Formats: sequence, C-alpha cells, structure tokens
Amino acid sequence: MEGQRSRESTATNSDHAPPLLHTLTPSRRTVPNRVFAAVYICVITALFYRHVQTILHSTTLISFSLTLALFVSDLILAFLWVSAHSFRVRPVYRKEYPENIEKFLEPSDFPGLDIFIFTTDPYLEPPTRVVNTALSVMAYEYPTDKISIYVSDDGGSALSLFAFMEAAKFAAHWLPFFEFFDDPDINRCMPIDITMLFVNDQVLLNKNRDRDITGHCLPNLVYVSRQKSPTSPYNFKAGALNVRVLAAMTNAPIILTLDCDMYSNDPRTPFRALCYVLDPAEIQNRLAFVQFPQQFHGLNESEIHGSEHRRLFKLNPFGLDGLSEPNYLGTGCFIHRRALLGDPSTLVPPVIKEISPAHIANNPITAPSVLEFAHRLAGCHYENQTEWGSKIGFRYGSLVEDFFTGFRLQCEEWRSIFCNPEKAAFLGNAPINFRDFLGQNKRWQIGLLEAASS
Ligand SMILES: O=c1ccn([C@@H]2O[C@H](COP(=O)(O)OP(=O)(O)O[C@H]3O[C@H](CO)[C@@H](O)[C@H](O)[C@H]3O)[C@@H](O)[C@H]2O)c(=O)[nH]1
Ligand SMILES: [Mn+2]
Repeated sequence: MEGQRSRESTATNSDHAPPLLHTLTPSRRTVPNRVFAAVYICVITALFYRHVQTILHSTTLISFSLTLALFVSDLILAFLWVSAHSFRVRPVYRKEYPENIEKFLEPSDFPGLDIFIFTTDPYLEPPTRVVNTALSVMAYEYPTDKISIYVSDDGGSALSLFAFMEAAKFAAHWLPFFEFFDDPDINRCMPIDITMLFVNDQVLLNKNRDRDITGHCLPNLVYVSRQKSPTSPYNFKAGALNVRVLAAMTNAPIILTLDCDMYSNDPRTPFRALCYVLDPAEIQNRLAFVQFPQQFHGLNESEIHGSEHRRLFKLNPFGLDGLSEPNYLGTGCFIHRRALLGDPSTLVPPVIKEISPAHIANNPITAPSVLEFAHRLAGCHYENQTEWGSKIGFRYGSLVEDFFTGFRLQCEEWRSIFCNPEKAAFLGNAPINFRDFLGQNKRWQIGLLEAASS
C-alpha cells in the first residue's frame, strides 16, 4: 500500500535515513485465507448454477417456489459470508516506535492536542469516574502547554462541574507525583470528596495562569455545557461532538475524543499516534484518524454476554486496516481536525474564520472576547442554516454517530489506521448486566439501520 513502510525497511534504516516511526506486517494467514475464499467462491457459483437450473426446469408451482426460496436463502448466506470474509483478505499488524518521535521533531514543534471528554448523566456516569478520565489524560507525557482538555457535560450537572473544580485543585498536587506510581490501576482509584455547589465558571485551569506545586504549568481544563432548546435538534453525542468551543479557544490540529467511561492507561499514547499523524507519507495518503481499540477492565470470568465485543473492537479492525478503512469507534481516536471540514481536496469553509484549520488561537482562553465567542458557539441556534452535521463535522442522522461519521469520511476518500499497542492505550467500562447489554445493542442496531437508510 502506498505510503506504508514494510518491516523489511527496519533492516535498511541507516543513520542518514529519517527515523523509523512505524512498520506494517501483513498477516501470515493472508494467502491461506485468499485460497480458501477462491475455493469457496467456486463452490458457491456451482451451487447457484444448480439452483438456476432447477428453477428453470421445475414443472410444478410448488417445486418452483421451494427452489426459489432456497436460492434466495443461499444468496443471503453468500452475502453474509462475503461481508465477513472481507475482514480476512488483508489483515495487517502495525508497530510504532514512539521513542523515535523526538528524533523526528523537537518537542516544541509538536502539534497541539485538544482532548474532548463526554458525559451526560451524573447518576449513570459518576463524576469521580469522569474526573479520573480527565486526570489520566492530564498526565500524558506530552508538552503540557500543547494539551487542552474540554469536558462536554450534556447533563449540565452542577455536581459534575463542582467535581471538576475540585479536580483542578487536586491536579496541581497530584500530577507532579504521577511518574512515581507504577501501579496501572492508580488512574481509577483516586478518592475525591464531592459536595454540591453551583458555580458558573467555564475555564477551570489555564496553562498561562495555573501551575502545579512544583511550578510547572498545567494543561488547560475547560468545562462546556451546550445550550439545549425544545425547538432545536439535540443530536445526542454527535451534537456534543460538534460543539466548536475547542476550535475557538485553542484550535489544535489534532483532536482526541474520549468517552467518560474510558481512561488513559498509557501516558505515552500521544507519541504513538504522532508516529502516524506526523509521517509525511501518511499525510499524503489522506490520513484522517488513528483509532485505538476499545478494551475493558473489570469484566469477570463469568461474563457471558460478550460485552467486550472483541470481534467488533479488536479483530475486525485488523482486517479493515489492511484495506485502509478501520471504523471510527467513538472513543480512543486521534482525529485530524482538517478531515472534519470537507474532503482531502476541497475545504468546506466553516462559516467563521476562527474555526477554520488555518486560524491560530493566540488569545488567552480567559480573554472576554474568546469566552463570549465560545458561549455563542455552544448555543443551540448556531448550526441553523449551516452544513454542520451534513457535510462538515461529525455527521447527524444516526444513533451510532461514530460509525456513520467514519464511514462518511471514508466515502470522501479519507483513510484511517488502527493502532493496537501491547499495553492497552485506553481501558473502559462495558455493560455488566443483561439489561444494559440489550439496551446498548438495540441502540447500535437502530443506529446502523439509520445509517443504512440515510
Ligand atoms: O446525548 C448524549 C449521549 C451520550 N453522550 C456520551 O457519549 C458517550 C458514549 O455513550 P454510552 O452511553 O457510553 O454508549 P456506549 O454504547 O457505551 O458507547 C459506544 O457507542 C456509542 C455510539 O452509540 C459511541 O458514541 C461510543 O463512543 C461507543 O463507546 C458517553 O461518554 C456519554 O456521556 C453524550 O455526550 N451525549
Ligand atoms: Mn460506554
């Protein structure tokens, strides 16, 4: 595939060559899989030939209808087989070399990273968990002044806001000591005492103002709760994803989207994503996003519902990666902001220049003009008469906005990459009872039908 370096390139990497950022190895099962597919297609063709012959020579109406019904059933089974086997035509495995990133680019030249965390219901998604997710990404080993964290609270909960105000204070004490903890569980077992209080302030940490107890700067931390109105469509998570506050405030070229029930398990994950995002060959190959698998913790051995969805979240993406088209899974995904603004050759102007990719957000995020503008963008009428949700941004019209948006980007000839490091980059919560499992699957199936009929 164009732009991808094979494993052999490791051997030829000399001192003068650019540092090796990643390798790609096709699966050893590719050839047997293809031979199997060829044999299977021959058998299916013979079966169809026989069906057609029988239909043409049937003498009674009953035999005609029976053979026709069998033929239609076999057609459906063949379609299912073709769609399942396409994942096995070219599975590939990737490896990144994040340790080479600093040889490739000075840390001061690393791109900005806007991290977007979503929450809706403080009772179903306890604020301590959402706070833990935010703290886990604040601890990224990435230049702090390049990171901005935005928390989107669709529940507009005072409790969540207060939890984040406490978290902002806690971060100043905790982040300097993060590196001393070896225990990977540390991210999810931090007790934070929460009491109810309502304060209407959005910027909780400002990198130009706030320091940790050792004097180092802290990343920006911004709480966003978009306006809702009975007369404007709400569009669920896709609507939250399209809140352009982050573009107006920091406008980083890379966005990481993260569900509140999924925390970072490896502080070096951004470097892994940079191995692809900064590679000129991948940029030329129209890279839109780098997706990490959804992996879960806390599932016990008697978990019988298959909530982990290993095929969906881990096995199928290997197959799709070989075809340059792994799906967007909604969380744990680094996206080029440019990919959300039209196809690779045509930039669709996003109405106001402050949220176009070329805009450099120089003003401090607490400047009154920036805050006022951010409020306007979080308003529910901003999108009226614009192309947000149809041609630009995350796409509306399906409950599985992640799959739908990724699919539409791929239709626009953007490409994607699946990155599956040995140490899980993110760990999340899967439904652990049958009712939640059914609810989630029902939502997904309806969303897929909406996407198919759009
Ligand atoms: O109106 C809404 C509804 C949901 N969310 C957030 O979206 C995320 C995902 O919702 P969840 O209820 O956890 O759905 P899951 O089925 O667990 O999520 C999977 O499926 C969703 C699509 O249905 C994707 O958006 C997710 O990324 C993917 O992990 C959570 O952080 C929610 O807080 C919002 O921000 N606004
Ligand atoms: Mn979830």
